[in-house]
Amino acid sequence: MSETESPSFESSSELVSTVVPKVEPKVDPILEQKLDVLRSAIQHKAPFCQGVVPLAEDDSYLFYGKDSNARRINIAKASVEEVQRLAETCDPATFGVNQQDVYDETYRKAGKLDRREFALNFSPEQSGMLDAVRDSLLVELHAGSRVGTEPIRMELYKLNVYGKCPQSFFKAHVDTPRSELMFGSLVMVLPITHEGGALVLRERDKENIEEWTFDSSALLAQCNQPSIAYVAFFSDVEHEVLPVQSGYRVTITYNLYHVQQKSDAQDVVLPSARPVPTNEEIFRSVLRGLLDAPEFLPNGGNLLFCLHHQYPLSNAKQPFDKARQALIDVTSRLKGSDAMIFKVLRELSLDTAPKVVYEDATETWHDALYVMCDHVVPLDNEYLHSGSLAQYLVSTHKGILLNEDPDSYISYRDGCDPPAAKVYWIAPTPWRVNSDKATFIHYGNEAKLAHSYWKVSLFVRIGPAGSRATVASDAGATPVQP
Ligand SMILES: O=C(O)CCC(=O)C(=O)O
Ligand SMILES: [Fe+2]
Repeated sequence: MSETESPSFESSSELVSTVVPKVEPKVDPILEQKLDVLRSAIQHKAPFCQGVVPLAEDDSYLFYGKDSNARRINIAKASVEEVQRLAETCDPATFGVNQQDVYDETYRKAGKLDRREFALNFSPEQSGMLDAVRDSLLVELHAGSRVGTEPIRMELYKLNVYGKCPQSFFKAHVDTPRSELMFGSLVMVLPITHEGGALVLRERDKENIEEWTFDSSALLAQCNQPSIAYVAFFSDVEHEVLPVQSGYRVTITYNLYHVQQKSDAQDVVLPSARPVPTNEEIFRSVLRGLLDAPEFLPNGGNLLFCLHHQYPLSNAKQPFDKARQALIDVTSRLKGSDAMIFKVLRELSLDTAPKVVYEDATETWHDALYVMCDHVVPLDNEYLHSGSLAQYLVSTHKGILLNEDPDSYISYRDGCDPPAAKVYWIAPTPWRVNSDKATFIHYGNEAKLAHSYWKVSLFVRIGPAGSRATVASDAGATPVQP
């Protein structure tokens, strides 16, 4: 999200009394070099897929209307007047900001119909589009065959019309997660002539921005028969619709969900269809090489993999064990390279547990603190009563202080001995951690925030040289305490 707002936050200034000397973590350059090799052995796939599907004559009828007099358009041959009438039937599209649906023409200008107001004959399931999306976004190649992930389902969301007059667009946002199972969005662009209106997807970290473009007007112009252009993407990825320059860009959008199922179908190996490149072999061999080397963490240690994607989790206050289970369940829905890392860690019998890491950068007299929890803690400012976020997480949510000398901070304040762990980060830090400033407020396509995207990490325990395994093979992800 490029224009994320921050909630106001007041630091607890009455506690600023003494400057506590910061203990510089000792950096071992040789170990860092080895960890860099492991870091660069993780390759991320683009977070989207796109394509074009020809439209059969019988599938090309769009019905729409707000009363019993629905209209019918053959979208393969629609006249400008017909599309204009469709545009005029639409309501202005709103979007969500700070938990409210707002209409703001500087942020989003488009028309919309809700799903009870339209129907298209074309079926993404029957055309094979949904399978193609699933294979591209969720299936990882493993030793020449596909490893099937859970099935997915789609839910019809909206029809949108982006026109030239007035010029339509939708600025950078992420799609509001509607449940913990939602992972993506599917946009179908109907075969109606338009220019502009490309969808730009963006991933950013502290230093870099990576960008991809889905240009529906160019894709449709190349087709020699009426077709639907589609794009599907992980909905936590920032995206934006550029202004339409001419014609009408008419879209139908769907939300994509995992289907929860408890069966052995999860790891079924399906016949190879379309190889999806992944660097699983490289990652496995680099990690194995490190584990085999006696000089790598000779006494064992902890790695913390900050995952690349974000995952929707409930904002509701719930008992610890339920919140913990919700986080553990995320490991069966990991996307792309995140799924690959988890799989390899388990194969190598390394005790691996999902965690959420919080950054507390609110103290002006101390560097940012990182606290690791084994469940999501909704940050609703309750923690302000505890003095600081870090203190709240440690004292109320069994948080573990990362890479800090316990003598230097919380114990100094509380006279207690906070649980602490040393970890080696396998990711750029600190942008893939959660903070009170970034987590909740965002521009989404809908206001409801029963769920938010959370940055999840994998805490991995490595045994000493010669006996690296920290869990019996196949025991899977068990919660660990450092
Ligand atoms: O039309 C598109 O390509 C994307 C639309 C979108 O981002 C949304 O409706 O949330
Ligand atoms: Fe969107």
